[in-house]
Amino acid sequence: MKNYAKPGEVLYHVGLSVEMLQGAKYALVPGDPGRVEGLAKALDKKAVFLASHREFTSWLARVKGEPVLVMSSGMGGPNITFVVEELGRLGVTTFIRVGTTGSLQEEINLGDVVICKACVRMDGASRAYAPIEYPAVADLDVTIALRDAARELKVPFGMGIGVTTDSFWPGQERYDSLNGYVLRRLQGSLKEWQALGCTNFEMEASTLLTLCSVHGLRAGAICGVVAKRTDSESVAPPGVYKKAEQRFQKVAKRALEKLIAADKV
Ligand SMILES: O=P(O)(O)O[C@H]1O[C@H](CO)[C@@H](O)[C@H]1O
Ligand SMILES: O=c1cc[nH]c(=O)[nH]1
Repeated sequence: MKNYAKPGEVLYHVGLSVEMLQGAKYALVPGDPGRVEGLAKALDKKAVFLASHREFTSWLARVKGEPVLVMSSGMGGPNITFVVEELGRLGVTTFIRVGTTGSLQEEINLGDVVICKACVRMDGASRAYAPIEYPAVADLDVTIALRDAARELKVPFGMGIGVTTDSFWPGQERYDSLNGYVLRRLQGSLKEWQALGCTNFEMEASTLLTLCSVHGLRAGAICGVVAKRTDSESVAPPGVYKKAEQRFQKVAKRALEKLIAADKV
């Protein structure tokens, strides 16, 4: 028996109630609160602001008449556990992470998007929910909807196994940190993930995918490439993000339309 929120109950961290969600079962979850409004309005010009608590900024949009919540997760695994726990209690059943990422393979370029069909669990938060042997795997229907949307829209995309880390610097083998040091056990890790065919580094997807599987919810992830790790450690200038953002916004919207249409059958 799931611990759903009671009528009128405003959940402590996200500051939302069942009534405010108007029955929304789908949520788009970017990391950055500053990206929520633009994403919501790209789905629906009439999207409305709902709440802003801590790192969780929420807007409600409509896609094909269906309410869709757009809410930021903040950065990192611990933050996104609040999203799944509290939105799950409010009745959300499908989560799509939309964010930024660093690509690991030569053929995935700046401004492209990457769809994660699974992730390596280098995060810590998901270990509170499932042993490390348990896979962080995306929902098949959500992933196929994202892939088909990218194909239809002719958006260049990579698809594969992402690597989710708790640290942007040593966890992703970056040396441009405060002390420039990467622990010995992480030195060479970038090359190893590349050799294993992994597609990208980011910081929330494995936690989202693991928790959603554990709770019987659906999840997927699509990210725009803002760093190309075969070339450089650096994050590209803002123009690259803008291109990637336009792409992941339209792919996410088309994927939602597909899921909503399929769920109505
Ligand atoms: O753009 P967002 O969604 O925040 O995602 C990525 O960007 C942040 C690091 O710059 C991390 O949260 C990482 O996962
Ligand atoms: O390289 C990158 C770029 C964005 N987000 C990450 O976590 N890593």
